Amino acid sequence: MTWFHNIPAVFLEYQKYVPHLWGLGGGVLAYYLLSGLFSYLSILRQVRGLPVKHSFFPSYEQGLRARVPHIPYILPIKDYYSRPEWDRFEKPRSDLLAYTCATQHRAIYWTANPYTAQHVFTKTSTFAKAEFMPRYTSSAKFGMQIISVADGAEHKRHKSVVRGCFGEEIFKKAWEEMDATVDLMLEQEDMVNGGVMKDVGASTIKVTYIVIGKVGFGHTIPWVTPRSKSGEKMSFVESYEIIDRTVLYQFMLPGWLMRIIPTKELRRMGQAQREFIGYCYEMARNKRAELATLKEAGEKSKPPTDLLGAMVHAQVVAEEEARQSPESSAPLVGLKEDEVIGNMCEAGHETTGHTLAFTLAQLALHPAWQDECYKEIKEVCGDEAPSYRDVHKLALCLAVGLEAMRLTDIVRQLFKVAKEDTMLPYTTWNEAGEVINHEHLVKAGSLVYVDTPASQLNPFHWTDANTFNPRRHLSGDDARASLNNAQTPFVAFSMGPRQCIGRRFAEVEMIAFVASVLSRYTIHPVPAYEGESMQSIKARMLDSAVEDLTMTPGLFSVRFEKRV
Ligand code: HEM
Repeated sequence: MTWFHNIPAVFLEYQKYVPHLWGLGGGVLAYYLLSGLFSYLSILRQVRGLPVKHSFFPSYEQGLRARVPHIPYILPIKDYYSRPEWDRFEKPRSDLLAYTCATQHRAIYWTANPYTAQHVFTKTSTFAKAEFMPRYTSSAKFGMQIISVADGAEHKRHKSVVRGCFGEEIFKKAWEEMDATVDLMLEQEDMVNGGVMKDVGASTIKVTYIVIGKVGFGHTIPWVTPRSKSGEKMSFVESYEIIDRTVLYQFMLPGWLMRIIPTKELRRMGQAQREFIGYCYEMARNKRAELATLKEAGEKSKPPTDLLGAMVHAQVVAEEEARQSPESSAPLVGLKEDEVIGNMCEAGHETTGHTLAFTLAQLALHPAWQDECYKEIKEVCGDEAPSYRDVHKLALCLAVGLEAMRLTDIVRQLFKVAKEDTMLPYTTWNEAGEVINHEHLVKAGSLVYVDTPASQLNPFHWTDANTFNPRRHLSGDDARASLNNAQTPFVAFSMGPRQCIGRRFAEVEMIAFVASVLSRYTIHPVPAYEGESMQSIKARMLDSAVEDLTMTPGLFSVRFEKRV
């Protein structure tokens, strides 16, 4: 007699429990539905008084919302996303909107007021990072890293190391690499004596990718990536290039799925992920061994000029300190090996690459600002080529990049969660444009979403908000000081303790790029056909941008003309 001969008897034995199981299941379902209903009714009460949009599923993560269709009330994508971004706030005449979502047990608020944004970013006793959002959980896939950790001790631990990596040596190196990479770009795209940059977005992302390859990992990345054959090991450069190109899939798909789904592209993505992580560990261990050898020989190590080296160095120092005072009860400082790798994978270049593309577009559309920048470059550098020694003086070269970012925001959405009940300031206005200030009670646990592009186009806080005017970012001669005095809180890099830690790095890259290009060339739009209007050219250059993980330029060209 085998076990399955007993099945009918066992089945009959348990059949008497089936009605109880149905009852239990029904009870759990009823409880779930009723608690969901009560929670939803409570959220409806919380958002009373504000313009409200309703949906069934959440779909406000930008990588996702650009890819799914608009289904009213179920997935109302157009309610979450509009271009121009200020439109969604303009129509209901309020810079605070509320969203309810049947599958989220919390109220969701979207602000486009730069001062409210500043309040939310900086009042850390009341608002915390919403680290449970998919963007943060998925980007910790390669190892926990600074952008994904919760506020508090863990963030401080990551920040103490990562911040230490961004020193003068690194900024100088970033400038030099950017300068060299602009030359490489001109050569590879056959533009040394002037010419057309056919796909601006593709070229500028390659530029920042090459710079971070060198400054981040110490690797020289060629303009054209060498390809391995199927079955061969990939080079670091190839694995990094594939990770970079497919980053959204890399974050979203589990590694095992990439291995078992038999499409060539997915398998290559999976292979790239495994080999890239392997290379990172190998490089980190080599750096560590290098430091140990120097220590044994009694030699002092030079300050590292790449981010990976700087992070490993910080890790070794922290371990040394822990060894010297093992009884110390201080929380762990320094980073673990997998965290070093995670943080390296976060080293941003896509954001800066896209910013450079939008900067070139704006410069091509506004030749007068090119002249102003050229004047500044001449005044600061004379007949010498711009170099890192000029970085603090080329304020306008930076301001054109920031203004391009203000008009086409790159990161686009930042979430905070309310830790306690609090009042959120907002404004409404009437048809005549008269503004009324209000406050709305936001309950603990609510999600507050700062709509950075709309905040930067808010016409009540930015004069002539849609006009390209770099000077609004300046109030003195020193670029760094003047930026803190911008007309209105500039939120593109976030603010407060979780603001972009790579901001200065990105700014140095922007200044070096703009100065290197404009000191030698003028930039011009390229019409798609004879007689194309400036309005149509502008739409192709700027309005064709699409939301992906970050705001990504559409296909457009610019012409470089060599200055004589
Ligand atoms: C134009 C270029 C850039 C823009 C617009 C930008 C924007 C931002 C924003 C808005 C945040 C806050 C994210 C959040 O709270 O969810 C952020 C954080 C961060 N950025 Fe950037 N970023 C840029 C370039 C860079 C670069 C070049 C690096 C590194 C090399 C970098 C590294 C980081 C890191 C590590 C954080 C996390 C900081 C923390 O949580 O303490 N960023 N960035």
